[in-house]
Amino acid sequence: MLTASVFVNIPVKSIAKAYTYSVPAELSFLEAGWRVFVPFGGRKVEGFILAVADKAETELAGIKLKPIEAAIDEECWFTPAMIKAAKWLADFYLCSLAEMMRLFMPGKSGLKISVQYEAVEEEGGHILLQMPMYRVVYQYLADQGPQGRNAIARALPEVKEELPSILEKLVQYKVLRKEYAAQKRDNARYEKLVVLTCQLTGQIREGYKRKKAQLHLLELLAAAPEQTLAMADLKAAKVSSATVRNLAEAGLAEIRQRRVLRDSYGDVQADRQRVELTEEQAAAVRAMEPALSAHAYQGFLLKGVTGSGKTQVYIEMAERARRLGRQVIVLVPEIALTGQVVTAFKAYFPDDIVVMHSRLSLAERNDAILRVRRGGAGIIIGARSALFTPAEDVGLIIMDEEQDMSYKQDESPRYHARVVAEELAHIHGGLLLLGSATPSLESYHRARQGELTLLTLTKRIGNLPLPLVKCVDMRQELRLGNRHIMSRPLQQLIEQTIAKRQQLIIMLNRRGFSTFVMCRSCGEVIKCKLCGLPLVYHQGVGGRPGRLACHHCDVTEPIPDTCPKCGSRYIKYFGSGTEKLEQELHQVVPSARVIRMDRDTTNTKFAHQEILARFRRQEYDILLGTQMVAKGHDIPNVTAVGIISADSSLNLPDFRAAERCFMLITQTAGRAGRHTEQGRVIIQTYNPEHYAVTCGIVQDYEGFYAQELKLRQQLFYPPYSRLVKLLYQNEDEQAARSGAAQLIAAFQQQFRGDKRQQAIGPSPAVIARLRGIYRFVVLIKTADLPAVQAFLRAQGLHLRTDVAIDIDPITML
Ligand SMILES: Nc1ncnc2c1ncn2[C@@H]1O[C@H](COP(=O)(O)OP(=O)(O)OP(=O)(O)O)[C@@H](O)[C@H]1O
Ligand SMILES: [Zn+2]
Ligand SMILES: [Zn+2]
Repeated sequence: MLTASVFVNIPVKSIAKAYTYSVPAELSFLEAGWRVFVPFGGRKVEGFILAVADKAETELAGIKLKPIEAAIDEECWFTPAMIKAAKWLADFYLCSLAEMMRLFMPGKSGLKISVQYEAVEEEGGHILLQMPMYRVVYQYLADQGPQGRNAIARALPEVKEELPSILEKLVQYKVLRKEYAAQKRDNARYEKLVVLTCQLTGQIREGYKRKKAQLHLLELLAAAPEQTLAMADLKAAKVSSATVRNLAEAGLAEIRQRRVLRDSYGDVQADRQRVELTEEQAAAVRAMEPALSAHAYQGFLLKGVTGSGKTQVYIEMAERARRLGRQVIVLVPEIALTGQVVTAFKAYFPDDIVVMHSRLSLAERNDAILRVRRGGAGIIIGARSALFTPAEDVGLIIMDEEQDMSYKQDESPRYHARVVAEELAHIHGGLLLLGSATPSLESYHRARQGELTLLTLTKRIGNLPLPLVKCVDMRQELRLGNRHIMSRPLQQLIEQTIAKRQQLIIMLNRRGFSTFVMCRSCGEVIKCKLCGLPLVYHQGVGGRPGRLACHHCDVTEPIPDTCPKCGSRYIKYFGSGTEKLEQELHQVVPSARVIRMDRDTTNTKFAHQEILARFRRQEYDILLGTQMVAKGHDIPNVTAVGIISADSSLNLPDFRAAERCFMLITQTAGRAGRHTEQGRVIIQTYNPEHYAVTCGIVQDYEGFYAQELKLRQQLFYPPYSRLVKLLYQNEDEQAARSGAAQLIAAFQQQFRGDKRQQAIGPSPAVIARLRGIYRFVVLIKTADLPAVQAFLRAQGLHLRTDVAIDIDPITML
């Protein structure tokens, strides 16, 4: 008998294992990778087939297997590579296989599950129904038959608020029954076609002499390729739908449907410029070429200063991969950057690209997947989720701005795109290409150790010098009486640049702003008296004033009114938003035309692209925004950049604070002066002496790297260790804390005396209490991650719902 081992798509840890089902004869074509409907716990759910086996009846004696009910798709969904990757990732990140497999399909489920409520008749006299609100809901369902919650809410607006709890109660007391209906999501788009189904003879023409409109359509169809026209095009040709219907009724034409695959970035067009590779670019390509045809994994790190033409190297490599018939994935860190990369690639591969990111609708993503599956496109560009596009033979995975934080998913499953990309490249026997002007310390360290092959581009295209960066000490500004967000030198730079009809980018670093308290007079940040880490601001609850807390030492103190160092009253400065800065810009430089790009102005699908396009067309002088304006943009007329509070991120209690600050300065400054003249940059800071700032100003990656690496070694932080963050959550504070403490005790027992296995905590999380749940953190530093993963599994942590496991956490908060 055919049996299948099926993983159900329910990410509940306690049931996270494969179940065996029988495969009915009519579904004997099923194999590993198909998505199917299976009965599970009285419901019909989605399952993934992991393996199919032919078992002897004797083997199954006494076991009663439920049969698979149906296949969800017309074809197998998961390729062997996808299953392999999902298994590896589930192991590595200690999460359930279902969670990982879900990543490989848009929308987390191939099914639309709808819940309907049905009145159970005999129970009409239940005591609950004496309450009017309960009665109303019951009566409505008894009259109307089964309905979904939204439909009930629409019909009975008077109970809307309480509806969820009413329904729950009624189900609990069996007055109502809950019914699950599962349906395949089908948001396919079809187009209507008109097809000529006869020979257009003289006789027919004669017969239609009087019916001008129909004859006209007959002629159009006869002349069309494959004698077929799209209904949509007929409107433009002034053919009415009645005319079409008449011909169809006469049997001369037919109306058919055809599936259309949406192409979300189909309108992007780009001209191809002839580009002669620079010597450095050519050398990089030459170094990688052999690996592509070798069909074996190899990893590269392309370190090229801002504006050195890394994108062109990506394109050349993609071209070579496509020539070998292999697929390419291009990752960009932010949706804001997809447009620019898509445009660059479109010039070379006009019809070979799909775009994948979370702002696209489910239907658009489904269509993109189908285009890749059917071989209609071989280059997938997008944010981290693009990695999970079903592709048969990925020859090349490019990760632009590989150091970027947004490559880490900050909700479960907490994967890092770099880890996934590397594993996929291994599985496919492909090439991994990490690119950046400021590689993460981890990647650069690996390159220096020989784990990645290092390629460098040291010069800007056209040999333009890197921008000239000046630093403004904001403490000095306050002393000179300037209480604005913007310093005088920055105001001057704005005026001068606009006078030359050139453009500026101004970046306001928001990171860290909401967490620390700083004195604007002397730059002092309030720190913990015990350990020296910046104290974290906690909002007051119920009218009580906020407090400052140390997350290492678990102590809190009130917020001071004056600076403990210099006595100034200019304390409690939590920074300001882009909106406020925009107002100030209008005051200070009234003639400047300002466009803002931040979370508020970019919540629609193409908002980023529109803002950037308008700025590029020079409808504005200044692009003002948060971190999202810092990276990757290549806008010719931008010759100046201003960075507000470049160093605010230095005050985060996070070992990567300096790295982020340095990278932000280097990246943002790198937007200026990429095409015609040397760029000018002003950095506003309270920490002009900090090495992250001094190295950032002269774009000295090596200098920064050397200093930072030393610190990391001393403190046993990555790249010398790997981290695992465990978040214990419980309604009971003591239970949360002691759970964490027990783990630490077990850890110390296991790794006794091993200095390279450390467990720190338990300490309260930055949000120490969320919706009534207490949260405690354990931080593990390890030189042997596999040993820690094994330990955590042995402790059963991967099955616990009250502990969130974060391998390689990206923030310490
Ligand atoms: N060989 C070349 N000849 C002429 N122009 C080139 C060449 N290679 C790249 N360019 C152009 O140089 C500019 C900068 O290139 P690109 O945007 O790829 O830099 P980058 O290295 O990605 O920089 P960043 O790290 O700042 O994103 C682009 O406008 C690009 O079209
Ligand atoms: Zn002070
Ligand atoms: Zn402390």
